[in-house]
Amino acid sequence: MSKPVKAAVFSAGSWGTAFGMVLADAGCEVTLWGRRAEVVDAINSGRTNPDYFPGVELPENLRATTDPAEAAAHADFTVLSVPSQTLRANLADWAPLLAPDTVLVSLMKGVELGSVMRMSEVIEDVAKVSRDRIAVVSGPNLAREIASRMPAAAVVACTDEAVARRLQAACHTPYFRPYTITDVVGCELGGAVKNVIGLAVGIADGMGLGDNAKGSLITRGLVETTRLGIEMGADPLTFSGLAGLGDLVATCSSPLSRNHTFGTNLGKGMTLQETIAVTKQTAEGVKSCESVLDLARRHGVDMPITETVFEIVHEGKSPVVAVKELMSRSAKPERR
Ligand SMILES: NC(=O)c1ccc[n+]([C@@H]2O[C@H](COP(=O)([O-])OP(=O)(O)OC[C@H]3O[C@@H](n4cnc5c(N)ncnc54)[C@H](O)[C@@H]3O)[C@@H](O)[C@H]2O)c1
Ligand SMILES: O=P(O)(O)OC[C@H](O)CO
Repeated sequence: MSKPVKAAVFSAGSWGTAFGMVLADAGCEVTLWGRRAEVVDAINSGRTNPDYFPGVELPENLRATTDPAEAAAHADFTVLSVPSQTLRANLADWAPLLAPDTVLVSLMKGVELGSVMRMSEVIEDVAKVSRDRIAVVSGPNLAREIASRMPAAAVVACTDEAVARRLQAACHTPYFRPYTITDVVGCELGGAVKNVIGLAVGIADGMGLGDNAKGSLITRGLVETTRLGIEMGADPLTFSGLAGLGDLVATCSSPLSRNHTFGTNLGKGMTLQETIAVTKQTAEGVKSCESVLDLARRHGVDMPITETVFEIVHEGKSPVVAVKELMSRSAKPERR
């Protein structure tokens, strides 16, 4: 009999816990690293993560620890699911503990502030592993729905297709259907920019601007994501796939999306501080609107929706003024 695949998941937040369940349901032996002893104890003794999914029973082959060395030991896959802006510091602590041939898997959807690195680039930089040992999982994957074992598809990206196929097999369950892809750049950009567009759609929803505005923002948001992607060497077709359009539609339609909800609160007139105060989990677009805009400027790409979100979130621009400005931009053909 072959040995079960071992996976370490850092950390026991919303997506880390839900993806850990997926791996366990697919037959892996999963160790979840959590920062807080009470969460780890609840997972091990009560088989639930009370902070994120109270009432959801976790599989027996998923256990938790506060010891990163214990989590990392002998892992075939080391899955990283922390806020994008803390990854560098977290991984610097964990890198010496990684199993020698482990594949590092990013679940994160963000771009690092300052360096404008994608998460797989941060992983390569900090853990000093080659690109063919770094994979990305992305797509329309609202953690709460996945934890309820509701059906979803995803993409598993790695420049080495054989590695992507191994990860695909390790996370394929009756409710989670992963496809492989080798366009890591496109997958990561799709995920990071959709959070910014999710904020924009949330703002429009909060203002009561209607479904035509939503459809327009999703479509034009995808256009500007694709424009940046092409400049960065991504395959434009990736953006009409699960990591692009698929994720945008889920995020922009769902009250479960933290980015969408964050934007809705802003659109209803809450201040940034009030909105941050009622947001319990990571809404990546709040910081990534700045790094994505920075990335766009460095590549000479026009991203008017991203720029507008940045101005509303970080410069206090009124959403009403922002909508007027976006609508009065100079007329142009659709495909330019
Ligand atoms: N939640 C989802 O539905 C979902 C789905 C797909 C992708 N993602 C992406 O997954 C990533 C993680 O998001 P999440 O939803 O799990 O967020 P979360 O806020 O639910 O969990 C983040 C986790 O990181 C931990 N954490 C926070 N700051 C830390 C620090 N400084 N050091 C170490 N650990 C720290 C928290 O304790 C928590 O366990 C994000 O990039 C997000 O975009 C989320
Ligand atoms: O809750 P959000 O806005 O971070 O979105 C979660 C996932 O990325 C949806 O695929």
